[in-house]
Amino acid sequence: MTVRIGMIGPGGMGQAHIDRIHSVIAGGRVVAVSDVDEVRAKEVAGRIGATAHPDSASLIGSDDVDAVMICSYGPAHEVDVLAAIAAGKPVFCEKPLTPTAEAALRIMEAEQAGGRRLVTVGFMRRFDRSYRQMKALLDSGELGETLMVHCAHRNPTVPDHYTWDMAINDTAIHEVDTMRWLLGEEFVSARVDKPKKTSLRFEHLQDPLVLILETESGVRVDDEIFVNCQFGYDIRCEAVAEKGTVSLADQNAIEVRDGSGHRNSIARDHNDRFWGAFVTEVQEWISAVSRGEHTGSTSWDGYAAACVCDAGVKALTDDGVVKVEMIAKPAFYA
Ligand SMILES: NC(=O)c1ccc[n+]([C@@H]2O[C@H](COP(=O)([O-])OP(=O)(O)OC[C@H]3O[C@@H](n4cnc5c(N)ncnc54)[C@H](O)[C@@H]3O)[C@@H](O)[C@H]2O)c1
Ligand SMILES: O[C@H]1[C@H](O)[C@@H](O)[C@H](O)[C@@H](O)[C@H]1O
Repeated sequence: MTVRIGMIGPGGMGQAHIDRIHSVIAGGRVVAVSDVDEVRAKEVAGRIGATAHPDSASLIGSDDVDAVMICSYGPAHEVDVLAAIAAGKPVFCEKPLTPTAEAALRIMEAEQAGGRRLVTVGFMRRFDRSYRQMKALLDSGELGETLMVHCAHRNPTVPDHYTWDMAINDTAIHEVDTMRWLLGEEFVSARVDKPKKTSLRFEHLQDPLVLILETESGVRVDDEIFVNCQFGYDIRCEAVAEKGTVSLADQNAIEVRDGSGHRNSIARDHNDRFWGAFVTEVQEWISAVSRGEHTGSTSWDGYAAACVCDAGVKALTDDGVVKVEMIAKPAFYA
């Protein structure tokens, strides 16, 4: 069976997903697209031989669409995820599920009322080979208990529409989810350190910043967020355990030695750095949909990450340590 996918918001991320679905991923085809930018929807639809819908409601309700992918921007996700749940269709929603926990809670409630897990959140780092190897080693217990994790998330630059809170709920959310998964526990508090700001980008951003999180068992995670670092898409992670440390290695495939020296390349963006993770993530989702199963991060993961980000955003405006507020995990997501 070919899963017929409706794509909402085929911008940068959406078109990258379309390209991999149509080139290297098996079992799926994007047959419908919609976008608030109708010109873009028509252009993408024409290029891939899909139907352009005037709005997301028409796409989600179409009998030609088996499953929905949402790649619009964060604040627009909730309404379309709820519509997909109401239509009983599996939905892959790019991160963040929603920019606030309150909105994610509404999604969880609707999904539970429907009685079936339909929502997968696009937290692709869980599918990255190097993070998976790091998790396998930590889970083996060989290094003892994990005590601290040092992360860095650097982007060359961000667009004009990137708002101050996105440093937490759009960027740091990757580490929030990956660390919940890596450590297998929830965060209980957040704090933000605000170093000297870069002069090379927008005044309204606190850039860089360091988000400091603590888990239930006391593991301390620090996450440097520097979204205008100029030089590349640089993702770092080092876990410090009782008997050793494990870090992500440099991700480049080749090294060059010549008259100018010894060097390797630095990834430019998420597609470059996490290409393999995206392919595995979307392939597993399409395969699961065709079997009538759920895979990947759940609405609970989207909600839990949003709760931590809400605390992080509050810590960015009010100084000090902010408690993470979270409901108990419903049995539906156990
Ligand atoms: N996993 C990752 O590493 C990763 C990387 C980039 C983006 N993302 C996520 O993907 C999503 C899209 O990001 P992007 O970089 O592709 O942005 P983008 O601006 O390139 O594309 C967004 C598209 O959505 C459309 N859109 C906006 N509101 C809409 C609405 N209400 N209904 C339909 N279409 C709408 C826009 O017109 C645009 O075509 C965001 O949620 C972002 O956080 C994830
Ligand atoms: O939406 C993007 C995307 O999630 C990238 O992976 C991240 O590095 C950026 O900071 C964020 O703005």
